[in-house]
Amino acid sequence: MILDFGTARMRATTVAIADPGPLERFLPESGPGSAFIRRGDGVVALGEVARFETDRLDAADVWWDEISNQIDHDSELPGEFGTGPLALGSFIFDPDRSMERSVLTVPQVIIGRRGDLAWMTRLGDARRGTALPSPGEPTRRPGHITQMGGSLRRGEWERIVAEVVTLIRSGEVDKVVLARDLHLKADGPLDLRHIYGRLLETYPMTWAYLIDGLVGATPELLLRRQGGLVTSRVLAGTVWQDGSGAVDPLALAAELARSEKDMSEHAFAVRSVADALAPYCRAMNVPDSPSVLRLPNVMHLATDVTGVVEPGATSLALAAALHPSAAVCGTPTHLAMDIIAEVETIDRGRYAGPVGWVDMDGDGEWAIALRGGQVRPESPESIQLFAGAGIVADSTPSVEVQETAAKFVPMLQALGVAPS
Ligand SMILES: C=C(O[C@@H]1C=C(C(=O)O)C=C[C@H]1O)C(=O)O
Repeated sequence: MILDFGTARMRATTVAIADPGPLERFLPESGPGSAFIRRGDGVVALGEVARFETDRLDAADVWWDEISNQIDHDSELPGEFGTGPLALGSFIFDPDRSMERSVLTVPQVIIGRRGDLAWMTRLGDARRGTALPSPGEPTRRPGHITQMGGSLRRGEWERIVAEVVTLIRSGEVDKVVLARDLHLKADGPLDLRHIYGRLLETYPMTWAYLIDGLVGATPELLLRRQGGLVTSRVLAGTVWQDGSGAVDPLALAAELARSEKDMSEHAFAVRSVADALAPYCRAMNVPDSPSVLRLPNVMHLATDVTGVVEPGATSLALAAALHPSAAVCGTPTHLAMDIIAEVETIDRGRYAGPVGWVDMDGDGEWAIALRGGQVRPESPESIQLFAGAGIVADSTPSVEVQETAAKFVPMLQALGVAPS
């Protein structure tokens, strides 16, 4: 479905503003509001002037190109990365099999910050002037929350992991990322702004996203296109503290860097990103060995792949080329996707799909929607959390369950629930 402006052109105005304070405080309790923030920088988006419901990133790219050509933009900050009219989106992991829908929305008001620069963009209705919108109502912490368990019991999920390990050992496939879910129910509607605020506090180094009921804090950047440069932060290979927190973090990082299993899992992910980006890049830098990214709940092997991108490839086109990477799907891609659809038994919806924004120049940031959960309008008191782990030949099912448990921690903490 396309809702557009018809034949009328749309006006947009961008003004520099004084420090607006924490961006998330502008999120309304009800009505359209989305956010994409890291270390206090990013955007919060209010209202909606257009929405495109497609599951295809390449169709979204064409639609945004048409829509952005209908916008006359007056800006005090021309050429500044991320300023001006944007489309914010969140895309389905596997559009061929999901019952859920992707979303791409053009907000009416955007408040943004990058370093010392802060701005507001307003679309349409120039009479509203340059006054900032009022902050949203105070957030509500959830009342009592009941953990309803996952769609599969842990033992059942372990059996699926074991089956996939057998397939991998037989040489049919190299790597498959398997996910499981957890359902939680509060005694009243959840205030996603509260969950979002907690994630921003505890996981400032991640990209925290909130869009159409999907909320989370992901450490993985599918890509940033800024001017002629593209960067992708590839993560794969994970260690975590056991409950006691007794292991020295440096020893844990060293264990990860020495682990052949994690290194091979990581190599598949880096290769898939480098191969997908290569046709769009004039020059690329793919580091030979990963670094270790430390988060409060887990550590990952991380590689930042960078490239000089050919003109014309927008951030949405690049996201279309990169998704699904081996970090969230597997290798070879199509085979891994089929195996996931066959054995996983949950609908991932927008979990593990691209989430982010694109501007009128095609620049943008698209993260991978991990470490998050989905609230649906028909049951605003329920949330479904997702977490996955890369399975390779020497994976151990019980250890993969622990890895997914460690990945649920940020959302459980944000909900005020003790991890089980
Ligand atoms: C699939 C997830 O994470 C991905 C899988 C990882 C792994 O298997 O080591 C690490 C980071 C992510 O690329 C998730 O968080 O749900």
